[in-house]
Amino acid sequence: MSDPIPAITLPVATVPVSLGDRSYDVLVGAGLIRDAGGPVAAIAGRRPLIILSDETVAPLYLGLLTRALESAGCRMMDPIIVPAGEATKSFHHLEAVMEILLSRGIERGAILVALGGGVIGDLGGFAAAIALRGIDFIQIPTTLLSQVDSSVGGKTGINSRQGKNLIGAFHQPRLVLADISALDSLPRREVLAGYAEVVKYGLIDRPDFFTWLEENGTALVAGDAALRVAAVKESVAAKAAIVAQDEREGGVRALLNLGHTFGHALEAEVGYGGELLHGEAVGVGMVMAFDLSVRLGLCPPDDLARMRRHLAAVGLPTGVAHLSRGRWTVDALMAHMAKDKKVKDGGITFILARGIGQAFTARGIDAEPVRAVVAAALEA
Ligand SMILES: NC(=O)c1ccc[n+]([C@@H]2O[C@H](COP(=O)([O-])OP(=O)(O)OC[C@H]3O[C@@H](n4cnc5c(N)ncnc54)[C@H](O)[C@@H]3O)[C@@H](O)[C@H]2O)c1
Ligand SMILES: O=C(O)C(=O)C[C@@H](O)[C@H](O)[C@H](O)COP(=O)(O)O
Ligand SMILES: [Zn+2]
Repeated sequence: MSDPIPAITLPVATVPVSLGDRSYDVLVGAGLIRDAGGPVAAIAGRRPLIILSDETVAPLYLGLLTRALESAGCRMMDPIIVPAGEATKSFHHLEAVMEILLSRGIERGAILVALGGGVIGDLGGFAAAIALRGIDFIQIPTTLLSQVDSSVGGKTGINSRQGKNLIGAFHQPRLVLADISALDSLPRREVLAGYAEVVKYGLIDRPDFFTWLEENGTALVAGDAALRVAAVKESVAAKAAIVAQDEREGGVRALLNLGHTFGHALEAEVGYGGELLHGEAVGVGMVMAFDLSVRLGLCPPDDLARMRRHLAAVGLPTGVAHLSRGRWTVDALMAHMAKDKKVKDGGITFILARGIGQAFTARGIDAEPVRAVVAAALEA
């Protein structure tokens, strides 16, 4: 079978994540899985590598990556392959991965290589965080979402019946290789879901980037490689700048949760079976956060209209009426939001906006406008 990596030549960008002795580089470019040997071997040397991947990604890229690493002299253990999809971020699959790692007698020098989307990065990163109380891991993200967001910053974890990502650890990777060539095999719906997290950076604090996305988003989603490199690079730089200030979300990092207080509640309500992808939920959640900001008199209605227009223009949902079909209640979604990790002294923390590129954190918001926003999203 021929390799699915086309021969495009684009410069590789390096974005540093500056965290003292936990600093690492994110390399962004085309063909980085094929060329992974050098950068991975520079970290691993002769330490054993175990690739974790899923049943969709492994047939596409596991052979290519394994050959690249073996050619560079890396010591490869047998890979671990788990089912694809959000439901794999569970205790059940974490246990399975841990038992395989331990049954193989791994030592603390072993390095886990997460090859896949955010599910594999979050699950693999968490397994690495707790195996023998912590082994190194490397992220090789293969979805747009994981390249622009989940592979960077060290949030790892699994879901609980009580909600998204409620069990986890901060554990930074040693290296991230974002190969935009891998996005060529990604279904359009998954590209769009990742694009929502790209838009997030513009909405948080990069208004010029948002304007750039308005001009280039459609071509980027359609597959333009140079635009994808530019957007991944800018997104990673935006995230790295925030994470470097606040690794463990004591303050400014909460801005990266724009759209997530609402979005995670929607995901928990619909379940983790793929009806609503994380990025789709975040897109709807960002509309809800801007809607709330407008209702509170904090944000010009034109900015809400503009961001909603852009999400819709690329093809993202901006409400959940098509999923809810009258089944979901405002009370149920409010109950999910009450379990958000940003709850403090029983009060929900919201990420609101004074406009595009002007997000901020707010507490003590009355329930009534929040309920009105949720009710509106269930009808939109
Ligand atoms: N840790 C963080 O900071 C962070 C940030 C954002 C999101 N997340 C988490 O990330 C998860 C979502 O990640 P995701 O959107 O990457 O989902 P995912 O990992 O489920 O990948 C989406 C689908 O695409 C398939 N796939 C992956 N790469 C492919 C490729 N190159 N070609 C074809 N198919 C491919 C996967 O098998 C899967 O079916 C959520 O659990 C979310 O909570 C974490
Ligand atoms: O890195 C962060 O910080 C983020 O909030 C990025 C989010 O896109 C991501 O979905 C994250 O997993 C959400 O974090 P959580 O703490 O709300 O689970
Ligand atoms: Zn997210």
